[in-house]
Amino acid sequence: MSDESRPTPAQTPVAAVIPAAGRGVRLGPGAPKALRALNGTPMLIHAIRALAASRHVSLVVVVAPPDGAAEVKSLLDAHALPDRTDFLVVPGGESRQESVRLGLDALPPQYGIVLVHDAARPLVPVDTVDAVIEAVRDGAPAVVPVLPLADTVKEVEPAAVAGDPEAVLATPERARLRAVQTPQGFDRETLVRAHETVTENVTDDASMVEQLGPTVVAVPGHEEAFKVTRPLDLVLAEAVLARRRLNDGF
Ligand SMILES: Nc1ccn([C@@H]2O[C@H](COP(=O)(O)OP(=O)(O)OP(=O)(O)O)[C@@H](O)[C@H]2O)c(=O)n1
Ligand SMILES: C[C@](O)(CO)[C@H](O)COP(=O)(O)O
Repeated sequence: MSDESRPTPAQTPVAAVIPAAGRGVRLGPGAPKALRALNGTPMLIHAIRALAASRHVSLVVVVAPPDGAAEVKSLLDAHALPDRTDFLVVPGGESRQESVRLGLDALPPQYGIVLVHDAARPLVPVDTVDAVIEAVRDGAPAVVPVLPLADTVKEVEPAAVAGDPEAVLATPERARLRAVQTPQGFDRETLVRAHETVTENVTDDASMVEQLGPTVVAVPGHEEAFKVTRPLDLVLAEAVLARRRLNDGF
């Protein structure tokens, strides 16, 4: 592409990839986590609406459970979603990393900025989504929303058997630690290169970029962008939705 025809950062189209192919083992038995209901609506639909609430996001690629793409397509058809957003559904893989890569493979060429957002973080506020996009548009190759930690953290020698006592090795300085959330935002070329280069299994995309070298930028995250991981998180998510409904006055 010549420099004249290349879009400026403010014009670069933004796509979101939503990995939703996990089982949700820590949540307990049942349907794949992303398809479980929060106040009657699948978690995945909440997550899609949260990303599509940003006027900058024009495509959402949903990475469905490997044998669940048809079910996810039906869900999308059955729920109201913004008209200005396009949707694609692709089957996912064995790990989160593989699922994200399969989502990236499906992206049309014009999308120069990519957000990766866990379906398991269904309640992220639109201001957090937009803050991540803005930081990428300002030139950061990779951006993560983060929160300071509420607890003091200990480094331990992991026990051979879960639940056994463990020796404490160190207490990292809490002021320098952050808990990382999604959506994580990327210059597309940087993210694709990270997925092509890093072969070890990691839990988030930004850590792959860290391994390549470019500086990852952290912006303030939000308490409501928490990940639904364990059963108590479902209770919290439904309480947040109930409070939002009260605040919205219906
Ligand atoms: N093979 C996988 C594994 C995870 N994910 C997605 O990655 C996000 C974050 O993963 P996590 O919360 O750890 O979900 P699960 O892997 O489903 O949870 P668990 O480890 O409890 O099974 C979720 O939206 C999940 O659907 C995915 O798309 N493909
Ligand atoms: C990407 C992520 O949401 C960052 O917090 C998270 O690492 C993915 O899930 P996991 O629970 O760590 O497997």
